[in-house]
Amino acid sequence: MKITDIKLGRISVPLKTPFKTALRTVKSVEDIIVIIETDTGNIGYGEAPPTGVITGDTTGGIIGAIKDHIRPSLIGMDVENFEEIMIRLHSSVVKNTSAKAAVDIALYDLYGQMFNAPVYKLLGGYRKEITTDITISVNDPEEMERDSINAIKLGYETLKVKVGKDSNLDIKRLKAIRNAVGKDINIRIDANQGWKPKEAVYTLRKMEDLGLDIELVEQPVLAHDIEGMKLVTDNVNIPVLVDESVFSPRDAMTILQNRAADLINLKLMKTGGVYNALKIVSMAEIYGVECMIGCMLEAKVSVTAAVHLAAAKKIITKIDLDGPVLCSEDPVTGGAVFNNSKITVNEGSGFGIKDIEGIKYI
Ligand SMILES: C[C@H](N)C(=O)N[C@@H](CCC(=O)O)C(=O)O
Ligand SMILES: [Mg+2]
Repeated sequence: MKITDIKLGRISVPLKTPFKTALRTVKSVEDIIVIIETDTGNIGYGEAPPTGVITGDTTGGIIGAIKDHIRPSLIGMDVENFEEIMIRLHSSVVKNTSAKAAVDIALYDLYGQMFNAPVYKLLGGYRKEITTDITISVNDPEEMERDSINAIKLGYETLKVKVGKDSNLDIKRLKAIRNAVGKDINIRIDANQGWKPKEAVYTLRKMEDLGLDIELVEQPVLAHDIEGMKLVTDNVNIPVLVDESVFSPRDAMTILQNRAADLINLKLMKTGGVYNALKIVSMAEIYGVECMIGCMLEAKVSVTAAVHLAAAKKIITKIDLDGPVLCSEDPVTGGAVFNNSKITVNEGSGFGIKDIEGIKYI
């Protein structure tokens, strides 16, 4: 199965409501689609979002990295030579993890097709169904309370509440939400780097004292502040999960060796795809550190790849793959099946993606 071409396109999907975090506000998913063609007629699909504030990757950057660096080094290669393809992909350009992820996903799609098997089975096949949380955007407490109640009405049992814009107001936000949803709903919070280390310790201890029952806190401090992350981890009882601090397997090793966090959030757009995410999974298994699998604002192609990884691996115990359900429409035929919080893998070969509507080819 030889790679004959790598084509690029764009999709635009409006969100149901604006997505707001301490880092940004977004109204639509604006992603790059990768289509890898082969001499057997098999097609592999990939996707990447330009999440500049987190990955540094912009639309132009993703297109340039693939067109000028990745594409020329992969054309003509045989998908059977998978390890060599992955080495070339990751050495063709440094950083640019979203561009690499989009191509890696399309290659794993082809890899599964080559064995006529769904990717999750090739990676471990631990389960077929997973349950995602849903994001509650950071707004005033009343609006977040309403959004939380609406999410519960749809059957979500875990809320991922965005905080990090004002720690005193964050405490009010969480009080309002816990009061409204009762004690049986699982609440995790994500500060998206918004707090200073001591502010994080103060705020989280206050939440503990108030009995707000927070499952975990995600990325309380700046991405590069590993010492600050460790200070928080060592001084609060709420488990700390790193997100923006871990892109590469090397980043994960630093966190694990320093015990700077309790949990790791894997995202294909940070690792550069499934190949490197698997390395972090193995490290986490060795250290006995559970992982979350997350996504950026992504549609169903790339999130389906994350679903397969989560379905394959037992150490991935927390799921934040709500990108497709935040979208007002689904342009993708095939792939994982999203029924609000319940996500099921499609048993088709590869990632089971059949078609993507509305691609504007570049
Ligand atoms: C969409 C997901 N629930 C999420 O919150 N992902 C990111 C932010 C993604 C973005 O800004 O596109 C996270 O910080 O966990
Ligand atoms: Mg996060």
